[in-house]
Amino acid sequence: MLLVENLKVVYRGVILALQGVSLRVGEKEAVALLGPNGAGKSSLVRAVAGLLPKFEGRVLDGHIQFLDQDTTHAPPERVSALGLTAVLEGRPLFRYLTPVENLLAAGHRLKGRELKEGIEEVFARFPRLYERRNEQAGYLSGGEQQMLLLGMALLTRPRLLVVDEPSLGLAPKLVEEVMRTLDGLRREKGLSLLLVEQNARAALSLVERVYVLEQGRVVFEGSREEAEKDQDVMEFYLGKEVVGFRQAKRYRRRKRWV
Ligand SMILES: Nc1ncnc2c1ncn2[C@@H]1O[C@H](COP(=O)(O)OP(=O)(O)OP(=O)(O)O)[C@@H](O)[C@H]1O
Repeated sequence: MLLVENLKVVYRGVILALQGVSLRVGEKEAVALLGPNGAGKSSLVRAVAGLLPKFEGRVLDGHIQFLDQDTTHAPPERVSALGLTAVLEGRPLFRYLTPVENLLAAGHRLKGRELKEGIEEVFARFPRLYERRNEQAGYLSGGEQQMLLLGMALLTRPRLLVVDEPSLGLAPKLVEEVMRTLDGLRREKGLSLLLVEQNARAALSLVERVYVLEQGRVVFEGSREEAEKDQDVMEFYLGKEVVGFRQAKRYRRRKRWV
């Protein structure tokens, strides 16, 4: 469904954020992209969603294919019309508008009746949003804003949902709720999911395959089970073993992933 090959991304012509990344997401598959701050996760999201130019970035080399179409340099409207919806990091919604208005904006491609039913479905799925439907979205809690963003994404009728760090800044209980919601959505709707996360534990609870990105390169690729068995992934991303900072730095120097 989504195929990324040897992707190189550069910002302002000089900052190389991705240095030859390849990954794929299959039909109805859920895949996690993990990695620390600055690894290039958001750059990959922007690239597949056609949003790099908005961040002064561009694809320097490599290919992106979505549903057998070359979308390497496609504008966001075309990618979105094909069925790839990205929920960006930082909860980008219209803060001064209400949830209803945000949903109306997100569903602008739907016809009257379809839009009405779509919004009703979102409210049925997220009753808390319905209760707060006429308040300013900026005043919703982080978890409610995340639910609103997922509701907005649903109204674009996606086939692949790319979600960038939905757990960021949320309390553990809410993280669990967001992950459960994502899992439910993708199963019910038969969606594919690319879940970008720093919170590896949360992400691993709902995916079949895992990529780990570090400094713009894929340093691990495998099934969830393989990720759980991999000592490096477990230590650095799941914190299974308590590794002190000094120890971790020494270990990092010793062990360099390609
Ligand atoms: N708009 C931009 N202009 C210049 N450099 C950028 C821009 N966006 C990202 N970068 C740089 O590209 C590299 C990768 O950043 P990116 O945001 O993709 O990483 P990330 O893994 O998503 O990190 P985080 O988890 O902190 O969001 C970093 O060195 C970052 O400073």
